[in-house]
Amino acid sequence: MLYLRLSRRLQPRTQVGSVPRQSVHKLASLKNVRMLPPKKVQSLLYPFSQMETYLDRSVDRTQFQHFHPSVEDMVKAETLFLSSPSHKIDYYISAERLDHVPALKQPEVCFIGRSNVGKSSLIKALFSLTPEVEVRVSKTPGHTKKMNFFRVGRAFTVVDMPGYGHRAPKDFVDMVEPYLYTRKNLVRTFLLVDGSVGLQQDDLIAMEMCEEIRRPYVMVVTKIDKSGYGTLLKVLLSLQDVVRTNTMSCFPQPLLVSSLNFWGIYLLRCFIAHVTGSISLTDTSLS
Ligand SMILES: Nc1nc2c(ncn2[C@@H]2O[C@H](COP(=O)(O)OP(=O)(O)OP(=O)(O)O)[C@@H](O)[C@H]2O)c(=O)[nH]1
Ligand SMILES: [Mg+2]
Repeated sequence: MLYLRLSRRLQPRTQVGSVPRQSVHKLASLKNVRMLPPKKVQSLLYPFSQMETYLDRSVDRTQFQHFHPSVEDMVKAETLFLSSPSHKIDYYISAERLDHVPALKQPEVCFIGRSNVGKSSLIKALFSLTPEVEVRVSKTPGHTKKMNFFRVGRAFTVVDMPGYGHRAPKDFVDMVEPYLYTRKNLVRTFLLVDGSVGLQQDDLIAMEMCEEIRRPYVMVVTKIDKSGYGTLLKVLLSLQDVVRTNTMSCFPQPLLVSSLNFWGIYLLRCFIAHVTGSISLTDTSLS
């Protein structure tokens, strides 16, 4: 039983994080984050660290920390998400079919997940240093209806996908599956799961599909600001179990994020910069 692995010290109602809304934009940049008290910096940069103390000693922490870059590496990665005349970040194209999208040389990463899980919001948070890049989010599930491509200079491309499940566009299967199977420059798929509800049947089907495709993918737990530590740890541990027992192509460490208050955004930027070969990490043992 998963509960048994949680420490008695766990306070189920403790919120993972609350940052006043008006100060959120300031958190887009590590420059401002580094001014905050060290404990806060630690949890913004490495969200798992704040939950670690609530885990029973018997739980192996290393599986949650495979990718644990230095702050300097995160600073390096951040510069890629800043638009400049020589490194332009912009919306490129929307497409309903893969054959409508030009082949691109630069590596690509894409974001998939159930409708409303927070795909577009996460991309918006990643690009928050370049607010002129418009990424549309909505409370209504099924909002993103096409594959939306964003170019990050000549470094890489980010693709926001329509969601599956409730109110998903009818042709999700015709649109997204062929992309995942055949897109040559796709280096990583990020499969998002809502941290406040955990893995759903549709997510398990999506994981099965990713396994069948046999391309590397990474689980991302979204909206971690919405639940207490108890719910979140339960979600995280059961996700870990599925990843460990049922997957071959999935990265063993789920990444935790909140697009609302920026938890984990810097780590994800660094992960993307790393997997697209856009930066070299100082610690090369990280993979
Ligand atoms: N509390 C909280 N809400 C979030 C977060 N991320 C997204 N949301 C909210 O979730 C809703 C859906 O967000 P979207 O980013 O549009 O979701 P999506 O996965 O792109 O949805 P589709 O395009 O319909 O597939 C919006 O109301 C967002 O404000 C988060 O980190 N925390
Ligand atoms: Mg969307």
